Amino acid sequence: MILDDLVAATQERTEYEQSIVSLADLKHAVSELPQTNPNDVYERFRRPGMHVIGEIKKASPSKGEIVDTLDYIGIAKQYRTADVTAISVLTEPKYFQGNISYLKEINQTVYAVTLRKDFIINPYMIYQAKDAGAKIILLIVAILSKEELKEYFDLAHELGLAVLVEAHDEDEVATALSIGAQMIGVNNRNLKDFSVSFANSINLRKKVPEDVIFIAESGVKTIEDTEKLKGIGVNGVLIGETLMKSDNPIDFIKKVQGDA
Ligand SMILES: O=P(O)(O)OC[C@@H](O)[C@@H](O)c1c[nH]c2ccccc12
Repeated sequence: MILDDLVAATQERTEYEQSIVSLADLKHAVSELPQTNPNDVYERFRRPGMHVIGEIKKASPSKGEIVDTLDYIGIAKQYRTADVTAISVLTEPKYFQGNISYLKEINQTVYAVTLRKDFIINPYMIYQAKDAGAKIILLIVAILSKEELKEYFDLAHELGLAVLVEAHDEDEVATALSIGAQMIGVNNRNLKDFSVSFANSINLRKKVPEDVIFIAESGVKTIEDTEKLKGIGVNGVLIGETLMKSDNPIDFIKKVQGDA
């Protein structure tokens, strides 16, 4: 199964990375960074309207290569111009051709709230996210025990990072809520067969209290899609491929936000 491969590859990668920069050194670097407050991020997403998280990714396991070359700075600037609520940057190298250096460089060049999109399975990766300047991390319920999920969620908050907790079904939503998640992302893509169905968001929206931010992830192709999601009360959408392939991502984002 793809998720197992991703976790195994991530484990191997972070072991290697820790042999280059130790956790102690990384913690030290992070301790010198300015403090941030995760509530600032949550508040942004609680503002009325349809929020867009624009994603930057070169490839994915379901689609293969999405773009030939990844002008991540140029794309980040466009997303910024469109006033996205956050920019999601894939940092997983093997299957998504991402890199944590893209995240870091974007944060040094473009004033934006960024999310580290990866398969976070240890504290080291959370410190890395902070070090790279991210304000949000993704935690995927399906790849963590409940104890790990809680531990990493609390660590992120301690470091001033907000958390988008990804859940795929009712049980995972219940787990996310039980650890106190304030922002839940429901993936419309089934990670077993890659099929996309908005039914997942539609069904699960009802299971998430109004005051918990609800983000619909994956498979958004058209304004009709986002209107439909808006109709069921989602607070935001996370869009990758469609924006990466769009000739005019700014215009598309504006339309989703309802500003154009
Ligand atoms: O490109 P799409 O279909 O718009 O999907 C974006 C995003 O939801 C997807 O990349 C994603 C959702 N959850 C993830 C977890 C890990 C990596 C990637 C993802």
